[in-house]
Amino acid sequence: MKIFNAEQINKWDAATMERQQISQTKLMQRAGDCAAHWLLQKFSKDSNFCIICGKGGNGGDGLVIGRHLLLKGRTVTIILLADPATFRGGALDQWQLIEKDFKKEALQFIRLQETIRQHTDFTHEGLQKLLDFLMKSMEQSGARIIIDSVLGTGVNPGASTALKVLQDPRNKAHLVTQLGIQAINDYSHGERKYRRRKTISIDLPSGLSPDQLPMEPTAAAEGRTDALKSIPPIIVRADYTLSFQTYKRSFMHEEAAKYVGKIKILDIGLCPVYAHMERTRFLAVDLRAAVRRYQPRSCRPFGHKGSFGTAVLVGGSYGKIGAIGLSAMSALRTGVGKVFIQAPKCGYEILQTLTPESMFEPAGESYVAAINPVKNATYGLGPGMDTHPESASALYDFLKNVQAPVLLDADALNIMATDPDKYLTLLPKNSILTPHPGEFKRLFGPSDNSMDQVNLASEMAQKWQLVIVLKGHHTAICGPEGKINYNLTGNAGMATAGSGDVLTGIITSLLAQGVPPRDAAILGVYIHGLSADLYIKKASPESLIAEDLIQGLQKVFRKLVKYRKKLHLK
Ligand SMILES: NC(=O)C1=CN([C@@H]2O[C@H](COP(=O)(O)OP(=O)(O)OC[C@H]3O[C@@H](n4cnc5c(N)ncnc54)[C@H](OP(=O)(O)O)[C@@H]3O)[C@@H](O)[C@H]2O)[C@@H](O)CC1
Ligand SMILES: [K+]
Repeated sequence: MKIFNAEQINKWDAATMERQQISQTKLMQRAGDCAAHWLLQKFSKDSNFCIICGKGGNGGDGLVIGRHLLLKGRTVTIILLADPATFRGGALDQWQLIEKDFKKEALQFIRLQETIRQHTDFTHEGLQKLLDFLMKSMEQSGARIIIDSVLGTGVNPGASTALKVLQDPRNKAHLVTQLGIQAINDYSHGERKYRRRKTISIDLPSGLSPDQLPMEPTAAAEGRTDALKSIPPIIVRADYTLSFQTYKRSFMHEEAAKYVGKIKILDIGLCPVYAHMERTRFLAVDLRAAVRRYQPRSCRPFGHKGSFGTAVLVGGSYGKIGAIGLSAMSALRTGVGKVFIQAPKCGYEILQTLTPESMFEPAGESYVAAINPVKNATYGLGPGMDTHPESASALYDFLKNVQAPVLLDADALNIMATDPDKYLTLLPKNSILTPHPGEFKRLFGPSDNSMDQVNLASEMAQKWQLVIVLKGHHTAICGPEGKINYNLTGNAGMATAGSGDVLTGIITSLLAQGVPPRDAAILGVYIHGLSADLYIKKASPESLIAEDLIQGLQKVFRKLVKYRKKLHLK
């Protein structure tokens, strides 16, 4: 699934209107109706809604939602943060529609205009009164469900810091918008007794940029008045975000994800041709993307074990032998024909017992001291390897002669970090690195935030012509051509010892079976996470251990096969 920036989303909307010959009002109607439909299914009949609307397209969506819910007989209060006279495009049309259909007795409208007019000086006291008024209005609505329709993709994050010049009427309007956001957060999360209240953000949490991470509190606090007391930056903290058509890039990063809550993607029928034609570097790996990269074993019924590749897993050291065993077992469960383990002799009995299907080749006494060539094999190196100088020189000698892409993980990356350029220049094109953020930092240096780190990973992947798998909640797979694929599967249970070793085995196995390197990384990361997701459906994240991820692969492949059939893929 492609991820577009704010400008592209705008163009996508415009392309949809042009191709489908519909007005902005009609498209807004469709978006709002989809959101309302989700709300009606999610929340019980007696739920009481309060919708906070801004003056742009997002506010317009809120008005559509309000009208839809009212037509279904729900209790709705709508708070308008701006004068309807200033509404733009489809929002104005929606306002006129709702005003026509519902008289005062059916609908609670709260216009802030009068209250704002009384506080044109925008002093601290005035703003505080405005905030109190907003809170009181929300309390009076008695709503348990708060719909955040204040700001959408038209947000200009830079504007938040420009609030110093309060004489500018546009800044005053922004300040009111931000009070609205603060009121939503106070109402939903302020006190313990309010915990049952739920905030649903339409398209994205108001105040969050679709493309950038929230500013650091110190920078964002500049120019704020005392009344804006919540910890800057002021962004709605949603329980759910109903994002139209696709994900926003910021959702993939921890610094923004805390505002987003659970994400639901709503298909509002935006033009598929635009999505197909428009180029983007950013993509989300969903089930469809994974399945398209997967060739089931049943497609090659005449294959023998030689047809499905040979994986060589190199690693393990005294006290860390299990790591390479986990990689080997994962490689086998991912379908590779043959597995060799090259590990120190001290692990011989353990590994032969743990995985009798694998072949053992001694690579040293208590740590890896030599890496042997195996014909037509694909190498995955690093789990449990240790960074002993002899292991480092074994790795260096091996890389000097290797021709085909290899996978490097864990201690192989730590060895490389001692002299990155020396090792990076040796790597065959399209080799795969699988660092976690700490390993990445040791190898390529620090970054200010997680988005900058992914950007740096992409830069390095292009520079060195590699696939860099930067592990995280949404692991980013950065390809040599500049694409960044964010993975959507996985959960907190995966933060457990050995989880990375399993990923090494899975990707090496796919690579050995002939899956192209970038695809092997994308598919491997997806199924690794899916295995964890299937596990916690029946158990719990706390109890998940790396072995469960290997066991879970059985069900993972069944799911992929099933979905392939659904897509009619040959
Ligand atoms: N396009 C379509 O056809 C469809 C769009 N759809 C919906 O529209 C949304 C996009 O609509 P949009 O472009 O009107 O932007 P949106 O975020 O609602 O409002 C912008 C307003 O916010 C203000 N403002 C900006 N920055 C600010 C700040 N930092 N702090 C405070 N205020 C700030 C800015 O004020 P200005 O600076 O211009 O005075 C402007 O008035 C999209 O997310 C989706 O929900 C769907 O219905 C599908 C069809
Ligand atoms: K919103």
